[in-house]
Formats: sequence, C-alpha cells, structure tokens
Amino acid sequence: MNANDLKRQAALAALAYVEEDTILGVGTGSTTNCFIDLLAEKGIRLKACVSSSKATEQRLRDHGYEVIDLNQAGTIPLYVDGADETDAKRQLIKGGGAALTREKICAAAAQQFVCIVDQSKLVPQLGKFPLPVEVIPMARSLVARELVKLGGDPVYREGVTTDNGNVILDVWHLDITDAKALEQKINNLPGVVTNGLFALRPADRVLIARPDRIDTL
Ligand SMILES: O=C[C@H](O)[C@H](O)[C@H](O)COP(=O)(O)O
Repeated sequence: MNANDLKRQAALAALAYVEEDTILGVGTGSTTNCFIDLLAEKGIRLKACVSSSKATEQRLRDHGYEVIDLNQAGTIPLYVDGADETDAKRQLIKGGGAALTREKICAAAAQQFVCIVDQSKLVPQLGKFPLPVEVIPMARSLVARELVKLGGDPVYREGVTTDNGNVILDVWHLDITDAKALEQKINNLPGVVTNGLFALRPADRVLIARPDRIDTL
C-alpha cells in the first residue's frame, strides 16, 4: 500500500462521521482531496460546505457541492482536514499547503474536528516538520527576528502568497515541548496572523491509516 492508498483509507474512514444534509467543513491538502473525491463518489448529499481554501472550494464546486461563507453557516457540526504532523494528544502541525489560517478558523467554528492522516504523520513530539507561520508581508523580517529569539530558524516560503494575501515563514528546529504555550507566544508577535500549531484547539479525533487498519486517537 503506497502513501496515496493510505491517504484514501484515512479519508474513507472519515466518511463514517459525515451526516447527510448537514453543513460540512472541509480542509485542504492531498488527503482532504481524497476525502472530497470520496464524498462525490459515494454520492453523499450535503446541505452545503464551508471551505478552508480557494483550492478546496473549487474542487467541491467541481463535484457539484454548494460552498457557503462561514458567516452564513454559523457553527459547523463537523470539520474534516489533514495535517502535516500529529502527536498522541491530537495536537497538530498544519499549513504545509499554506491554508493554516482559514483551517484554524474552520476548526474553531466546528463542533467536531476529525483529522485524517497516514501513519507517517504520527510523531512522538511535534516539530520535525517546520512550523508554518502566516505573516503580514511588511512584518516578515521583524517576525523572522523574533522567531530566531524563540530558538527557531525561519525560512521564507518564496513564491507563495496565502489566500489572505500574506506570506509564510517555515520555522525549523523549534522546541515544541509545550505546544499550547508556543502557539500562544508566536500568535502574540505583531505581524503574525497565525501559526500552524493546533494545540489550543486540537483535533477531536485523529484517524491514522496503516496498511492493515485505521487507528483512532
Ligand atoms: O495547509 C495545508 C494543510 O494544513 C494540510 O492539511 C496539510 O498540509 C496536510 O496536507 P496533506 O494531506 O497534503 O499532507
């Protein structure tokens, strides 16, 4: 079973959480793309979707799903999304696809957040994957200097503009022993829109695809 098969298995497992004719929050990335395609393949009817990115919005519309604004939707019963890393406490790193801010908003608005990953994403401690930080463009250097003071090595993700018109710094070598404290600390830096730690609002369930089974955290 290759990585794509595992992503599809995780996505398939998430279908069990979807109730027809409700509003569904949908994340971003290759695992979530499998999930979107499966929703359509299985003919699952939804009242509407709330999307965490322009790319996901397009894919949902291509499959015939209605996409509405979060302001119109209110609370979302279920939000399904992938992650770049998860630990055993369901704390995540997200933002490898630069969609972290809208993803964090969707997760905050969701009654239940189900995260779907293949087994390679489960780590003993977050931080091997560089932490994405979305930054207002004029604050890029200022924020980078502050991130160095926090022990990180920020790298500007060249050529990438987020759906919100901002830039991304990928921060290597951070000590993420206390993910909640670090999430708060980085978010407090002037110029930071948000960072890719999902510790203050972790996933409610993480579905981990392995070749022979799905493990649920
Ligand atoms: O910004 C992107 C998101 O946080 C994705 O959920 C994350 O990067 C995982 O993506 P993939 O499923 O492609 O590994």
